[in-house]
Order: sequence, then C-alpha cells, then structure tokens
Amino acid sequence: MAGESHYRVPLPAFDPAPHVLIVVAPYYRDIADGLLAGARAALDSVGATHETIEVPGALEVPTAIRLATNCYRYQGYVALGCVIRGETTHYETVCNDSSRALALLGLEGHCIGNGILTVETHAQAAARAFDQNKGGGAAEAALHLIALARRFKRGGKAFAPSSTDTLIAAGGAPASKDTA
Ligand SMILES: Nc1c(NC[C@H](O)[C@H](O)[C@H](O)CO)[nH]c(=O)[nH]c1=O
Ligand SMILES: CC(=O)[C@@H](O)COP(=O)(O)O
Repeated sequence: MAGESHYRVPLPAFDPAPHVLIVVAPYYRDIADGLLAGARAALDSVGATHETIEVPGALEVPTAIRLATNCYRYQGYVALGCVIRGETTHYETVCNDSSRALALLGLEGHCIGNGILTVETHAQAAARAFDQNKGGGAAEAALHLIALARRFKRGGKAFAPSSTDTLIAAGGAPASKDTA
C-alpha cells in the first residue's frame, strides 16, 4: 500500500488560530523532512502558527514536549520521527517508550499528534513520510484534540448535547463561540 487510503476526519475551523510546537527527531534526516513538510502544510491549512524544535532521537521527543508544556505557550504538539529496526532489541525500547510516553502526556490533557514512524525498512518509512503524509496526519490529530480541548475546557459552560453533536465533530459542529 503506497498511497493514502484511510478516511481523514475533516478539520474544524479555528478562531483564534492555535499555536503549535512541532518536535522532530531527525535521526533519519530525509524522512524527517518529509514528515515536517506534511505537518507544516496541515497546520498552515487552518491558519495555525507553529514553531519547530529538533531533538536527537525519538526517545527525546516526549521529554521535550513535557518540558515545553512548562511555558504554556503552545496549545498542541506534533511529535515527528522515525525508528527503523536494527540488529538488537533497542528498536522495541525506542518505539514502545516514545509511544507510551506520548500517550501518557496525552492523558494528562496535552494535545499531541504522534507522527513517529516505527518501521522495518527505510522504504517503508519513505512511503509513510511522503506518499501517505503521516506528518500531516499527526498534525491533524493534534488539531482535532485542540478543538476538543476548547470544546470541553475546564470551567466552560454546560454543554447540551443535540443530534448534531458527535465526538467526531470534535468542536467543529457547534455554532457557539467556544474558544480557548
Ligand atoms: N535507533 C533510533 C533512535 N535511537 C536513539 C534514541 O532515540 C535516543 O536518541 C538515544 O537512545 C539517546 O537517548 N532514535 C530514532 O529516532 N530512531 C531510531 O531508529
Ligand atoms: C531502533 C534502533 O535503536 C536501532 O537503529 C539500533 O540499531 P541496533 O539494534 O542495530 O543497535
């Protein structure tokens, strides 16, 4: 499967536009550049502003995001990188720990899209970074979570469900101004 084949939930409109931090591990520079281009295009498409920082490897991405949360500057985060299986069990460590740490940060309420590829070969990585635009998908995931965070923000007014309200709407459906 080379190209993109799954359904992508339409992005909501944002007002105000969110500010997002991209954290990328350019362990494989060419793959990282493909992921970055897709992520930036997705953020630009909704008017989101963004900054990018680099860390050495995928294992550092969650820690960098956690450190960035200290400054309350970003509404969401896009984690980008690529892990390719080597000869030892280190692959499992890098894949599982980075993924688990990002998930735990998400459960703390941080809006994170995970675009860290975990693959067997460089060719698989290239297909996902370029043809399948996994960087864009990760940025879109972060944007959907930002919309949800705004919709369900702490101390917000009570929400009355209606037939048009679904979880998938992710903040895009209600006409009310519910911005964070
Ligand atoms: N093998 C890969 C790594 N390994 C490096 C670790 O992520 C980490 O930087 C190191 O253990 C120091 O803490 N990183 C990747 O991004 N991709 C790999 O394939
Ligand atoms: C995913 C990795 O950490 C990998 O690149 C390391 O390779 P190796 O298992 O051959 O040391």
